[in-house]
Amino acid sequence: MPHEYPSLNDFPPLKNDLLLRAARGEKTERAPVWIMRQAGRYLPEYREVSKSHEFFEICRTPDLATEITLQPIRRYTGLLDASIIFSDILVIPQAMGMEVLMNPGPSFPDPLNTPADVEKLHKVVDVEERLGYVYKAITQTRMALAGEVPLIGFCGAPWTLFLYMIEGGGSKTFQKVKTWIFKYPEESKALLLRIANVCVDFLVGQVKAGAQLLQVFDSNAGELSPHDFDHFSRPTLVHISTNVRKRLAAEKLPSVPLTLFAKGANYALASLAESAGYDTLGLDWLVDPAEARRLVKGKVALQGNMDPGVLYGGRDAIEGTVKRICAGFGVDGGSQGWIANLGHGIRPFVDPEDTMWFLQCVHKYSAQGSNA
Ligand SMILES: Cc1c2[nH]c(c1CCC(=O)O)Cc1[nH]c(c(CCC(=O)O)c1C)Cc1[nH]c(c(CCC(=O)O)c1C)Cc1[nH]c(c(C)c1CCC(=O)O)C2
Repeated sequence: MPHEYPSLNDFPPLKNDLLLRAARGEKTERAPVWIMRQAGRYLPEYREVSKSHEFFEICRTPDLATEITLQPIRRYTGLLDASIIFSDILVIPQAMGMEVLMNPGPSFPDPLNTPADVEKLHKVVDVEERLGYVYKAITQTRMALAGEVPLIGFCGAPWTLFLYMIEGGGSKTFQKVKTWIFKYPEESKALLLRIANVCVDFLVGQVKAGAQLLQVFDSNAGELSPHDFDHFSRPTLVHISTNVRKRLAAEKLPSVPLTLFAKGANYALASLAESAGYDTLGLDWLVDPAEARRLVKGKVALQGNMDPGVLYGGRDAIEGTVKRICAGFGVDGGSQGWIANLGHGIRPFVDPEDTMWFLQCVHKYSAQGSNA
């Protein structure tokens, strides 16, 4: 489904640019805040839509994806500083020719068992043809947002996608993917690069369609040792940032900020800040904010990092944690280069009122300073 791209001037002007300013490391009057998986199962209005539509059907139907992207923006009017397009990282393996089901976690009926199985993937991936529905949802959502907040586009990182394509779903031992990288390192690197090239096309297409910031999710980075991260993930992450920036410049598209969320790879924070080519690094909750700031030396902005589990602890726990995190990120009558978020996606069964309280606490404590 080829997509008709708008002229970027057709979009309504942006009224709230806190996210984009913080992502570039600038001072903001308070920290912008959004929540990974902010449109999801903790929201009754999302569960209502999922009763009559299967997960990937929603992803592939731009009207439904737009509607769900807007649900948290409507519910938390004036409290969220970003929207993120409703989709999934696993649309890339689908575009490469793999079947992916969601029941309720992801499962691949026919995963890549050995390097010979790579033959089953499409030789050439026409991303616009296969994922044009995401572009359409982005363009529509950008219009529907009317400039209230910026729209984030995203993709999965090659390592995390490779892991799913080989394991065929979640895993405890990662036996299959570890067999690949340690028994077939060259074939692994070749496939990782192939995935990275699809990521580049997909991210550039999302900017063309209207995405205003891009986030790469390397949710399984923590399964690799620092050494193996440097061999199997980092080069593909650098490939993506370098080539996306090149293509955006060559195609005269906006030079949107890039965020990398490499969950569990806090061992690599200093070197990622130094030379991975991202404007912002997302943090999980296993690293202390002050320590993260010390490691990145102001070279990148930071995003995160409240333990999503704190949302189960009620209002006092949330308020106390937000105050502490604001102090850790150096808030003092405003903040600099910090985007408040959780350290991973929000979980099911969180009370949406507690989520609202989290957003309100960030507004309050990141504006006035944590000693107030
Ligand atoms: C690893 C990963 C996936 N998908 C994603 C990641 C990276 C981020 C992370 O680490 O959490 C990214 C993702 N998935 C989804 C979004 C939408 C945008 C948002 O609101 O953040 C985003 C950005 C929707 C979704 N993706 C999924 C749901 C739940 C589907 C449902 O039951 O309706 C949603 C709202 C399903 C999904 N999709 C995936 C898993 C493992 C699962 C099942 C487990 C789970 O639900 O957490 C793969």
